[in-house]
Amino acid sequence: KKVGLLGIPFSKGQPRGGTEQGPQAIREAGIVEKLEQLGTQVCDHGDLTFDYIENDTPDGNVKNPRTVGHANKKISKAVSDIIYNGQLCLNLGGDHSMAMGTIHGHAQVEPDLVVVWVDAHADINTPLTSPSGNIHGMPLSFIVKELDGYVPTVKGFEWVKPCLSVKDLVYIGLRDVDPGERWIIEKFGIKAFSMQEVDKLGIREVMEQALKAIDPSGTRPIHLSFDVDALDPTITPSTGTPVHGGLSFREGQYIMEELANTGRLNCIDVAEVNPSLGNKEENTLTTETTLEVLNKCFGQKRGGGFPSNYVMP
Ligand SMILES: N/C(=N\O)NCCC[NH3+]
Ligand SMILES: [Mn+2]
Ligand SMILES: [Mn+2]
Repeated sequence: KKVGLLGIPFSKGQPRGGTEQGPQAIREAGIVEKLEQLGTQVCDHGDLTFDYIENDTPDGNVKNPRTVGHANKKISKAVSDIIYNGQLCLNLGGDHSMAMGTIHGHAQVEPDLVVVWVDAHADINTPLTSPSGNIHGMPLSFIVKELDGYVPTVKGFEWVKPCLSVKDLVYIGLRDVDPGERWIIEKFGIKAFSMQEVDKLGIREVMEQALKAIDPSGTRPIHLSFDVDALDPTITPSTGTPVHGGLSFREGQYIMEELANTGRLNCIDVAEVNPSLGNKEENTLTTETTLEVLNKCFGQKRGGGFPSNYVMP
């Protein structure tokens, strides 16, 4: 399958500038060359451009509502077009508010999709439970059908159609969950493998149970939303909300290898890379780790491999 690469240089879902430089940092780390080396054809759709709405005052406590709402409407359309054209959509962010648009867009073409959310955070606060009002901590609450009655209308989000059921969502890597989010996870029985479960069960068992929980038939399209802060901050330091005790480099690679093995990965978000945080060395470490984990989604094997036309000398 061809990969459709989409840059989403966006940062208004959170207060720290810099995630708008994420796409460029991941490109400069060689994502296109790496994918082509793996025999994957890449169609680079370039970076989206966003309008910054004038005096975008908060709606309730929700910050930059119109700017984030408009951006995600544009993201949704762009992702729909890429998926519609049969490409595997690889979205380079940008803060995690982008996932409202990427999942919404993917679901317009593949309504039967399931979501694997790899993150230290649940990102399912509603505008009323969010302690910060930063939309990158709320994207899922706007698109989950069962939360429709808990999410007030927010300026700029009138276009959003809830398109995901709680039973089609699974979390891996949680370790910083707000009270409102925990209430939602328990009330709706959302499958969640926090770092406690990762330690208790081991990543192999977590992946087996996670995929079985959301897609027992093994037939549904998968949307991976990967927040790089799911990984331990010692290996991805340049990110806005680092939390100690994250996934190891090996666990991160294993998650992607298992998702690749399904053959049903249709859309991938890479969120919260912030090159403006940390020094040059930390920047390089963050993007190189991200690439090494990500390339396992596209068939890179830790056991090695050779091109189909390889001739033994
Ligand atoms: N990285 C973040 N989400 O994944 N930050 C916001 C979440 C705070 N509850
Ligand atoms: Mn996130
Ligand atoms: Mn996070």
